[in-house]
Amino acid sequence: MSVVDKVKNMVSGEKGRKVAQLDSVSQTVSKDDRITTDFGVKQPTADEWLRVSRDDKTGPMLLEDSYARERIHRFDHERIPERVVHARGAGAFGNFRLFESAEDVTFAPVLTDTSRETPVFVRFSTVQGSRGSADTVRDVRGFAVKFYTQEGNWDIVGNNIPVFFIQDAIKFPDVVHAVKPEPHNEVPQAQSAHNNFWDFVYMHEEATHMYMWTMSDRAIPRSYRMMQGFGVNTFTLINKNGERHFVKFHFTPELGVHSFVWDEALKLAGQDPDFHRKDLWEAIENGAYPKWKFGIQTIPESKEHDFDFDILDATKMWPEDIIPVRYIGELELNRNVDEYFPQTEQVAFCTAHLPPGIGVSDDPLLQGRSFSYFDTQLSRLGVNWQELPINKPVCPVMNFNRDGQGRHQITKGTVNYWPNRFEARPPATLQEGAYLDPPQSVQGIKARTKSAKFRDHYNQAQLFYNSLSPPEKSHVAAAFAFELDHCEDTIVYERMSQRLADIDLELAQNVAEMVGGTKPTKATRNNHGKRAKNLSQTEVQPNKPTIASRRVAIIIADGFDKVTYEAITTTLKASGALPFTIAPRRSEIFPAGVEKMPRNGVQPDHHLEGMRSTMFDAIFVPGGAGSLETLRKSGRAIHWVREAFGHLKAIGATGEAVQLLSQAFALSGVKLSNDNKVVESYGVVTIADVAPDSLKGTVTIAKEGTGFLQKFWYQIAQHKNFDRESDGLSSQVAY
Ligand code: HEM
Repeated sequence: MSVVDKVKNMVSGEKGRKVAQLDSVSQTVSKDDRITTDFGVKQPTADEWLRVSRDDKTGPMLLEDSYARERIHRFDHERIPERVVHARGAGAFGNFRLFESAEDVTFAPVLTDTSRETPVFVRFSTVQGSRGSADTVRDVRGFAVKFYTQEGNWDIVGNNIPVFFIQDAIKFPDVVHAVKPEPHNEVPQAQSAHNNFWDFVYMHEEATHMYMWTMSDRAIPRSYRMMQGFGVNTFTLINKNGERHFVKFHFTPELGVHSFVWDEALKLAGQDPDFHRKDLWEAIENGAYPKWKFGIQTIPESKEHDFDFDILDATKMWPEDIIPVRYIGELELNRNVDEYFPQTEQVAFCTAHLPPGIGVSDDPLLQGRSFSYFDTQLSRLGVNWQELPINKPVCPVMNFNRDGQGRHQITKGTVNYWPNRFEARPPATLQEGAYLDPPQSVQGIKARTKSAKFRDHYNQAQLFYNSLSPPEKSHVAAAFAFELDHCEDTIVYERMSQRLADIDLELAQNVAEMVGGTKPTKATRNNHGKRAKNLSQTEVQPNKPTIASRRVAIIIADGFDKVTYEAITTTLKASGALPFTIAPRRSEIFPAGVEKMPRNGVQPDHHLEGMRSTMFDAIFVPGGAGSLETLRKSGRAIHWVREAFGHLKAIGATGEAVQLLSQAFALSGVKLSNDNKVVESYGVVTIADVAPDSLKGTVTIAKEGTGFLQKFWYQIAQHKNFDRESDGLSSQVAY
């Protein structure tokens, strides 16, 4: 799309239309405004309730003060029920662009018209916790996308994990009750690490595949921007010849999939419970707009039964080796919300919101969901929630639905029914864009049962586990060990230890040993040994390594080496990363060789106590004898370095600062530079003698890079150095 077309689209296209619609109900607070009642009457004070009083006595307040009563009354009713699940979330606006038409499988213009830019609103969420819980807990993440298409709203209400705990919507209350805080004491918050959850999933075998995913690194994402989105359920697409395909929707992040290590996630939950929310906000404010490729996996209707799993079963994914993802579009988030409550909180998604050309399938989980969302939104938002600006389509809404609490729309005329003598608002024809339910023959017996393939719960659980990299497998074992350690009931951890032998014997033995269960001696089910593509997140990585939007802490103290500091800061910014200067105090820090006079130094962004290493992706320490002297005597500074090492982050140091690293983790296995050669060892990049040209030149991020910057940037782009963990180095450091 040309720049001119882009501008036109901003103003009058679909994208501009949603912005204009929201702007028409927005206001900006200004000092020219004067405070009024809800009914527009200006008020002389917002501080004093009308009362009977004298200078020497404060008397009773008067009920007559309707303005004061209005203020308290409005405040008393500010809260609405939080979502029963996915209560904690963060949202942003953006747009969806199609680069390849999918007209062979659908006639939905949002998936066929490559000239369109469709405005979207996306809400990411955790599932278990309440609205005020922490972002970084072990949990599934919601990934809900509302496309405001010209043919009506389309919602993909997905997750960052492609499968689910249950096959049939009737079980949803049970799985949610089991995972939420226990009913007697409302403990624990936002965690599956308790008796009830593990008791339930043991008894309910269809959850097996899903809990293997939630025990993996997928459930502790580094950022909403670095996770995949999956529609999970099976939908259908219909083309203009009336042919149907089954479809799964995918969003794949441009930055690749990255996660925390568990200790980091645990600490962040206390140190910065809003970490993900802030990360999304900060990236968008800095112009580092998060992007995802949008893809579809399709299966023609005639091939529905060609697979060894049921393609309508939400506890199964469609292996990409046999059903490749076809990437046809791109989702970008580029605008933060103006106000959280009317936008992120009041947005209401529903799996039944589908434009013509896209349909549901007989997936028994999907069919239940399509009832549940409408229903729950009635108690959360009231009957006219579809009129709230964030939920309103950009195309006209014309029907005979009327009245109800909070109705905004005023429809003129005498007619509120169809058919009517004026032939007003008749149903649309297909040519006019009516929704198409293609005729399908349905047969069977009426019974509470599903097809036989729904009864297999282990093949894909093994497939997932087999496909993980060795570090990912060890994280799964550690996650089970943590979770089951929190279950006090012997029967719960004992049974779960045995159940894992149905998936992998070694995993079961390791977990049993850690949690005090009986160590199984033989596998209770044969492992088929198969693996599949892109289940390990190490395979879902960008084509070219990047450090864009990575937070890098640069630690300095008085007497630091300014030349190196400036070279690193400037080059990080040029590469799209976000450098933050951290020092023992937030007032000015002076480099070596300058007088300690105001404005001779640099103003740090934070001090060492205010932020922790957990909030950054990498750390760098420039040299300077004075700086080293201070930092090496600071337990907190040493802890920063140790913790970054323990959390497998890239660490860079130059000049005297190399000595700080050897003091912090004193490990013979990690090689450090002691001359003018750049040394990279386990993601630690050092150079002891910095020459004027050591930190110059353009940085191409590649494994074979030789200079300090090239090597350090490459390590940051890797996100974590897992060799440090597998070779037993990180576990030797106290952090
Ligand atoms: C494939 C499995 C499922 C996925 C991927 C999924 C995804 C989501 C997401 C992303 C949200 C948050 C929407 C938002 O940001 O506002 C959500 C909320 C919710 N989900 Fe699901 N869900 C699944 C299964 C179910 C089932 C089976 C039910 C019930 C039968 C259900 C009921 C709900 C309810 C009641 C909410 C709260 C909605 C609101 O208050 O607006 N979900 N789900």
